[in-house]
Amino acid sequence: MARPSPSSSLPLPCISSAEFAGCTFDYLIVGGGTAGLVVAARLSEDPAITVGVLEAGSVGIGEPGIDVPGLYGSTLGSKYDWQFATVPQPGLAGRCLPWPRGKVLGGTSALNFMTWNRPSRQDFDAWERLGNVGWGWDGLLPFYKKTEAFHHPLDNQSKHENKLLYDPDAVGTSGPVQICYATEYSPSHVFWHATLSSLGVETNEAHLAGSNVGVWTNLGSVDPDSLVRSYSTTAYYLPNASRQNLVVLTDATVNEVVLSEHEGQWTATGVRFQHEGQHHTVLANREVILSAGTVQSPQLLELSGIGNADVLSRAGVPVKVENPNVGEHLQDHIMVATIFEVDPSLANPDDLKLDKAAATAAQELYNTSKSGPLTILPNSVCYLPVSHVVSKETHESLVSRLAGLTEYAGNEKAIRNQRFDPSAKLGQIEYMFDLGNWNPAFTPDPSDGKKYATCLQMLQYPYSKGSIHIPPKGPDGSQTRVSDKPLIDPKYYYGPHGELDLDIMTHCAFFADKIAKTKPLADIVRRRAFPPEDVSGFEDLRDWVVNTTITDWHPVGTCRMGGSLGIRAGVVDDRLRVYGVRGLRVVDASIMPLQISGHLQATVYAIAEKGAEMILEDYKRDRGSVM
Ligand SMILES: Cc1cc2nc3c(=O)[nH]c(=O)nc-3n(C[C@H](O)[C@H](O)[C@H](O)COP(=O)(O)OP(=O)(O)OC[C@H]3O[C@@H](n4cnc5c(N)ncnc54)[C@H](O)[C@@H]3O)c2cc1C
Repeated sequence: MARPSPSSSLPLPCISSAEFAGCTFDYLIVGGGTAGLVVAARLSEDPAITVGVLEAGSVGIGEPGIDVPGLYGSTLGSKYDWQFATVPQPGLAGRCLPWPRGKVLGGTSALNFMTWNRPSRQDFDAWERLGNVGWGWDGLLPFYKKTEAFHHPLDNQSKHENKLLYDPDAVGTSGPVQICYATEYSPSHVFWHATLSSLGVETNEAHLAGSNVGVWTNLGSVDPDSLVRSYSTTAYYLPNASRQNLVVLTDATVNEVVLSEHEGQWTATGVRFQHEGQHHTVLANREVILSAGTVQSPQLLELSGIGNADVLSRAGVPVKVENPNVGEHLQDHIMVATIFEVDPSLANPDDLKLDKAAATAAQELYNTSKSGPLTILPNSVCYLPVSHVVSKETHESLVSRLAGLTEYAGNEKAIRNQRFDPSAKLGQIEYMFDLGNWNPAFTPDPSDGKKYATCLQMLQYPYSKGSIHIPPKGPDGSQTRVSDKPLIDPKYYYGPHGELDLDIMTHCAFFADKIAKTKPLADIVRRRAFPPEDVSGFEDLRDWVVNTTITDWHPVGTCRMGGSLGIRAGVVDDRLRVYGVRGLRVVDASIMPLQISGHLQATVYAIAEKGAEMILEDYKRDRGSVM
């Protein structure tokens, strides 16, 4: 494939959309996000393989809101965010939640909060028990290691004070994503381990090695030398941007996958896309790979005629491959943020939002010495079984309600029940503590001099499941298009499964209070500010949880692997091939069959590394059989 030479000033090659469409690639990747750029980089390691990537967003290289760790969150709602929202959620008193997703080269890895962690062994062994061969912990561990370059902390004093502990055998040291312990910590972190220890929670010295249960200090996807975010663009794309066989086109939105039919068999042969108002079709010799994420991979399948026949016919899309699982099985992490008033003398990240001079000084410090508040991420974490957090009677009553839920198919019910067994020792709930107010529903008076801290609480294995589907066609009768935002309905706290989630979250909120009121953390906490102290009974707290729960931005499952039930339970097989279509895979967060306990990005990178390896295995096998 002849390719125009890269421009000297831009990290992306100057290729026009017409030139891109004029190429026939071996592999076409839709979405240059977290997973998409991993697959692109790995496939193009072989110079004989040509790879094209279409990304709807622009390039954000050098953007401070992306690069500077302490500015996490500042790009939400910006041009780098798709700015999705859920449909009204009856379980949340009718509220619609904002659902940010990265619309930029690097996708959501450019927007996320850089937390880098892994779930427990049992989470992946559950995927394998569902019949997804090779997706157990032992199958994924090599890919976690392959993706990361872990940097050992050098400062012995910080290692000791901040408990920078890890199992050296569990981490990767030569992968593309740079991960490290922070050099500076929030003033509250020094109290974290001792406080949890007072509550009977042990420090987990090997939290990346197969169990995340316990208290530990978190890592970040940050380059320790430059102290800038390490994400899929800088880790996987930029080092390989000069490859002649890898072409990325940004600001290019894919409308649908082109499918052709021969004797009843559908094959993906390319995609239709738009760029600067021009419409094009580009062909793929071997495969189209959807890496558009949990919201948009199912959207593109549906727009291409793969999905639930009722959804497609309401949207005016002709049905090609019927599969009612497309867009279903949506599982998200939800979170509540309890706010405490704290000692105002402590350096607080809210200072940078309220005080322009403080923000300028912090920026100056970061620019000149890569130090100060803009290097700090929230790193005080703890994962616990619900049995550690609630009374024995409450636990028993939750377990008996769980036993009454019948919706799950195959092994899924047994797996979900076992997660609640105290002997399973799983991180069903995550707590995170940091200074600053994280609750969008809490709006204190900025002039009263009071300062706040947040105890976040995140449900790791939600029982409720929702869906993401394309909307029906418009009033003018025209077919639904890619620009029509998908209907995101996570069904938070809805129905018997959702109500169980709500009660778990409410019971667990009492423990957030306990954490903040236990010494030594209690020494910096003055009172609970939100919910106010007089919200003390279960029913009142439950109402507060309904009215303040937000997403933790971790949706999965909408193109999940079907395991031993195949198309009856999922969208892709365990080699990530879309059921019923040749030459089409999905590689991103949407393929996870069951939600995991942990933040998602490290796992998405590992999935993409594993997906790329499988694609290359198939490529080599086919070439071998031809030769
Ligand atoms: C605010 C926020 C904070 C988070 N914080 C953390 C954290 O601290 N730690 C952690 O582990 N995880 C975190 N996550 C989650 C994690 O970042 C995501 O789960 C992960 O990045 C998803 O990767 P993906 O490859 O599935 O999708 P994405 O990275 O979103 O990639 C999808 C790509 O496809 C592109 N695309 C979509 N549709 C089209 C189309 N039609 N045509 C062309 N391109 C298209 C998108 O623009 C995007 O670039 C956070 C998420 C959010 C939103």
